[in-house]
Formats: sequence, C-alpha cells, structure tokens
Amino acid sequence: MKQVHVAVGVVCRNDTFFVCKRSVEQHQGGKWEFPGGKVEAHESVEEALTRELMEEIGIQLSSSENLIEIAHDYGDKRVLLSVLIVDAFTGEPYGKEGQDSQWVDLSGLASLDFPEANQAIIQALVERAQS
Ligand SMILES: Nc1nc2c([nH]c(=O)n2[C@@H]2O[C@H](COP(=O)(O)OP(=O)(O)OP(=O)(O)O)[C@@H](O)[C@H]2O)c(=O)[nH]1
Ligand SMILES: [Mg+2]
Repeated sequence: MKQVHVAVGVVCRNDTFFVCKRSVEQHQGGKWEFPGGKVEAHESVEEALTRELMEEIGIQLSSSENLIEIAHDYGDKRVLLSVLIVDAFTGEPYGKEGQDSQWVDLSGLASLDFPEANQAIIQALVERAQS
C-alpha cells in the first residue's frame, strides 16, 4: 500500500491549540484533527501546509517549526504525518469548510477523540511543554 504524505499543522496561541472535526465521510471521520492535508508532488511540506491552512481554516502561515514525523498504518491506509508547530500566522482561524473547531489547552487535547497516529503528536507536545 502506498504511503500518503500529509502536512499537519499544530496552530498554537497562548498555550492553546486549534483543532477541527473531520467530516464523517472522510478517512477517520468524526474524529478531531489538526488541520492539514496531502503534500502534492511539487510541494515542500511547508508549502503544502501553507496551502491547507488557508483552504481549511483561513489563516496565512508566517512561521513554523518541525515537531515530529509519524509513520502510521491504519490498515486501510498508510500515512506519514509531518507535523509542524505554527506559532505565527495572520488572520483568525475558523472552520472555513463548515467543520466544527475549537481552541483547547494541552489537557483538553488529551481528552478529545483523535486518530490513533495523533497520540504521538500529543505526547510530543507534552514533552515540549515540560522542557
Ligand atoms: N489533517 C490531518 N490528517 C490526519 C491527522 N491525523 C491523521 O492520522 N491524519 C490522516 O492523514 C490523512 C490525510 O489527511 P486529509 O484527509 O486531511 O487530507 P486532505 O486535506 O488532502 O483531504 P482529502 O482527504 O479531502 O483529500 C488522512 O488519512 C487522515 O486520517 C491530523 O491530525 N490531521
Ligand atoms: Mg485535510
């Protein structure tokens, strides 16, 4: 099975994180996610994320840093998540595609239903907060 490369953005402000709900028709539908999407052939990860953040939540990325890369096999799909922290952006994020969204702190993140691969993202955020 081919691996899908995905750019994922952890948009943060004042120790809170912007998350969206995946629509029920999507892979891992109904779960929460960090906004993002597939990296197209001609794109870098940051270019893909810049495009996806504008499409999905209406913000312009100003700067990002790498957090973690996670390879995960869902059985029906294999993904490589390149996860970037986005701590500078312009505009106010909202669910531009009509999706539910919210700002949550780290303890709030831990109580939301995310796709399995996201456990490693939350773990990385916990470690980052402790360092
Ligand atoms: N955006 C996003 N995708 C995630 C996360 N965690 C995770 O396992 N994925 C998986 O990454 C894959 C690709 O993401 P996506 O569905 O957002 O891709 P996309 O925006 O290009 O949209 P599309 O599915 O409409 O083509 C999905 O299989 C999804 O289940 C996450 O936190 N955010
Ligand atoms: Mg997406």
